[in-house]
Amino acid sequence: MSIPARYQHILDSVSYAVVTMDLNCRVTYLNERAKVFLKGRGRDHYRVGIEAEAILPLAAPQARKAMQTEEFQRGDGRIVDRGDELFFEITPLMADGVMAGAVVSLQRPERFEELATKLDSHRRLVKQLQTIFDASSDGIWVCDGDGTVISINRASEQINGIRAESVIGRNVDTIVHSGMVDRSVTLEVLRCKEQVSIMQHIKRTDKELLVTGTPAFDEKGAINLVVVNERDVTDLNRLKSNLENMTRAKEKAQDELTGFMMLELEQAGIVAESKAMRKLLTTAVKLAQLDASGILLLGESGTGKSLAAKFIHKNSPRRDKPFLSINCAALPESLFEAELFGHEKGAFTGAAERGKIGLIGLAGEGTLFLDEVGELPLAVQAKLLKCLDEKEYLPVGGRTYKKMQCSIIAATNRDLELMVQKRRFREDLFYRLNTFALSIPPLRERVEDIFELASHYIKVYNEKYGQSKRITTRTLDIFQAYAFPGNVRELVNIIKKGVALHDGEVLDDFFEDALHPPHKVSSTHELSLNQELDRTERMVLQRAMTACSTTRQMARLLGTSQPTIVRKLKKHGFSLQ
Ligand SMILES: Nc1ncnc2c1ncn2[C@@H]1O[C@H](COP(=O)(O)OP(=O)(O)OP(=O)(O)O)[C@@H](O)[C@H]1O
Repeated sequence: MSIPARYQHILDSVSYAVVTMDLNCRVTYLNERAKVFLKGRGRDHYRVGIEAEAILPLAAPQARKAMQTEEFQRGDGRIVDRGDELFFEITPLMADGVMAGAVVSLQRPERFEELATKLDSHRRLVKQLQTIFDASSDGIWVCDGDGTVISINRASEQINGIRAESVIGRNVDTIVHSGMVDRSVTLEVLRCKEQVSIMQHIKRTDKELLVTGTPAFDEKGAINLVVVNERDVTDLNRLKSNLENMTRAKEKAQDELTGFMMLELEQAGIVAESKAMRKLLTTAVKLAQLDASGILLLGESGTGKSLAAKFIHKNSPRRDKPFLSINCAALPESLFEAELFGHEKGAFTGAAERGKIGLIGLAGEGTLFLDEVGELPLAVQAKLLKCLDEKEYLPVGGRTYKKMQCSIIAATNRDLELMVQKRRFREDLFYRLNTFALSIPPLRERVEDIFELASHYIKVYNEKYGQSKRITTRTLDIFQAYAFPGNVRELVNIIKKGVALHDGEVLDDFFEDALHPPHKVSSTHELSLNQELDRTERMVLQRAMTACSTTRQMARLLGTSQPTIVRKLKKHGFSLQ
């Protein structure tokens, strides 16, 4: 059987060598590639009509045998084998449904290997992609550019509670209409031609999904794929709401804690309405419960440092032990050491016969509050530091060291850091005392506290003096406008005076006069400079007396010495109660 010439050029163009034979195994055709192959292998005696075995010693006998089989005669058979250098494939040659011979196609093994390798890596890639597709814990849908589902992965089957077969080949539009999902991100992506994310509720599984659809475009810019990623956020939402519940529970606990603390504060007679004070006292309680050492209370005179120190002691594990307080500004330098550390009998002239236990010893396992610690003499600072470091001290004139067991809380209204810079306070002691600094704001910066303190102390002094005095909002306005240089102490003292001395039941006028004294200057009777100075001095002293209870406090408030204050009070005939 010959091959029509019009097909020969096709067969000559293929990369395979093709040799055909008739039923007697005689060569009927060789394409150009076959001739090149045979020539290259020294078999250039090829020609149509010769025995196929002469040029194809391995393939031809197999073809001869194969043509005897029923399979080949039906046109179904196929033999693939390998010669020395070539792979060959034998298939039946059919003409009008009848076997007319066989076709042997030959190929170099490298070419097969090349194809096989390509096929292999292609298979591996497909397998990898399939594994990734199925292993993803997110659901994945792939749709074509018309919205027809091409595939969905296992996670998506589970999340949606469906079988892949029920959706593959269907359009998402019909899936939405069937009620399987409430909306489709694919339709949105096809409409907007960009990535879209939506929240989806799956009725069947009662799941909340965060669904993102991403379009893929062909070279012409048309969408040819939509890849949809479904993330199950049901658990995430549950976690979120658990977290919110926990936060709410924590806030409630915090409120209860604050409530508990408010009770503590009430019992300690402490008013703390402002956020700043509540925060400060919460920290104070924490430090107290930890029995922390190195608490330094900072704040202007009269802000409540001593009160805070007592509060810390009362909340510490030392609450049942003594709380002792020493005002470092009140003691002469010569007596300070003995007062603090105690002395042995006859340690110095004037020392008690039997000796004396110092405050550190008296405080035992309790708390010693060093008020006005900035006034501590430098010599005593060195000894106190040693005592704090080594937890033992030597009483004045003593030979044996004693154990220090008490905790120290210090307070000051001075700028200790500045004092350190000016070498008036030891740097090492400053750091020793200042591990936890608690700064109490001045009263003028906490208006809420002013109102609360005012009503608290009016109640206290009404009870104490058997009165029923009261104030109106006018007083609150007066208080709010006033700077309270003496802080809470000034407020307490003025209320005490008002309740005790004012005649009327309403105290507004009293406070107005006390805090805004009239500045009357008679025009007919001009005052001399000295008279005017005296008048102002009296006014300043009166106001300081309201704020302070000792001449030392007044001296500090007015920035002068205590003897000057004593002299001036005497000059004006004033006395501090
Ligand atoms: N938050 C408060 N609640 C109730 N009373 C307070 C409060 N703060 C201070 N006080 C009262 O104000 C007065 C002065 O307080 P405290 O002696 O503690 O101040 P301080 O800062 O230690 O003063 P100083 O620096 O002059 O020693 C006291 O009578 C105290 O009870």
